[in-house]
Amino acid sequence: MIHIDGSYGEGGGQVLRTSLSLAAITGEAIRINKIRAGRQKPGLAAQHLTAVRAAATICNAKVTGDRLGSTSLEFIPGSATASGRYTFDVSDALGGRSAGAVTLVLQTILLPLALADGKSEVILRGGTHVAFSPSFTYIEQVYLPILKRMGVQAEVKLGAWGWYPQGGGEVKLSVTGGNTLSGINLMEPGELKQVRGLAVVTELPSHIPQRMASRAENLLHQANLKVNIQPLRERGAAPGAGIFLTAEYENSLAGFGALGRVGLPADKVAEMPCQELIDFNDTGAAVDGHLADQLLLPAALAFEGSQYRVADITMHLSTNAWVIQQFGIAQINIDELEQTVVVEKL
Ligand SMILES: Nc1ncnc2c1ncn2[C@@H]1O[C@H](COP(=O)(O)OP(=O)(O)OP(=O)(O)O)[C@@H](O)[C@H]1O
Repeated sequence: MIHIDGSYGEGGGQVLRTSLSLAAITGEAIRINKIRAGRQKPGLAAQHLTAVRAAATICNAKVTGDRLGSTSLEFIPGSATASGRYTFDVSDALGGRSAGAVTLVLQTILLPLALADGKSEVILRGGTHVAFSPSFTYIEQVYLPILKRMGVQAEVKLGAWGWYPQGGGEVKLSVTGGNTLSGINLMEPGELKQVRGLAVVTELPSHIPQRMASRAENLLHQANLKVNIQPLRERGAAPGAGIFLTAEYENSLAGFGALGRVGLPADKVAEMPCQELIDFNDTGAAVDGHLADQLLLPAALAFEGSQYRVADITMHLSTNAWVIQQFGIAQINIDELEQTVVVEKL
């Protein structure tokens, strides 16, 4: 049994999710203590408990400690990951509506399902565009296209937008299965070809996405970037707003987004991700701060080495590297000076 200290480094939900993915993939039993000890409200929240249940379902794991607020968990896989049709709803864990991020549940089961034989269709319900997690749009526009280059054959469709606090979003994930992962080289981004974007509202007036889109287009034009942002007004379970930008480089993709909230003018919502994108572009890195930690797991599972240059070395990145190394599957070198990550399968 592999023992994981959930308080290590960042001490957040990712320590748990990466451990679950690797337990499902390797068949290793795990015990995690001090789950999310680094957070104000430690233990399993709805999103984490849903990830535990999703991972347990796909590999028939025997689990103890799987309840809200639990700070320790034992997870013993009962079989290899089984492809199939699954539905996971973050609200089930809470016994009421939850906007827990379905994208994080998706990331927990994606690689086990991609490596398993056979097709999978998964419906995920909860929050699709919520703070402190990759948005659905980031998964669709940045994460999956990069993983596709590594051999992961998966697609996502948005069935409904789910914002904080109501949730109620829906994502359909289709995974081909039987994938073999190759390495990736993202040391140089190449030319920035264009910035694509989506300025979206649900159940709010159409001038809001228009204002977000035109403010972002102006700012990015001023920075001499080629930009195309689509304003979009959609139906939804609740009002919500956000802007999501994808920087499309010759050799890479990077994503930046912001969510609207009551009292925050549409122009202001647009400004933050534009500035983040411009700052990122100035670094010359190929991998944004979030993709940096999310790429580690697929890179560690690839039969070839990977290397990439990151905009910044976050605590999430170094913590995730530590978690993966507890399973003895890969050697990960993070060079703080060069801002590079090198991953080699062991
Ligand atoms: N704006 C964003 N775009 C893309 N990815 C993001 C964004 N914000 C956060 N992430 C990613 O979401 C993950 C969050 O991990 P973290 O350990 O903080 O988990 P968490 O489950 O949200 O838990 P916690 O409540 O413990 O913080 C990381 O992989 C991080 O890179």
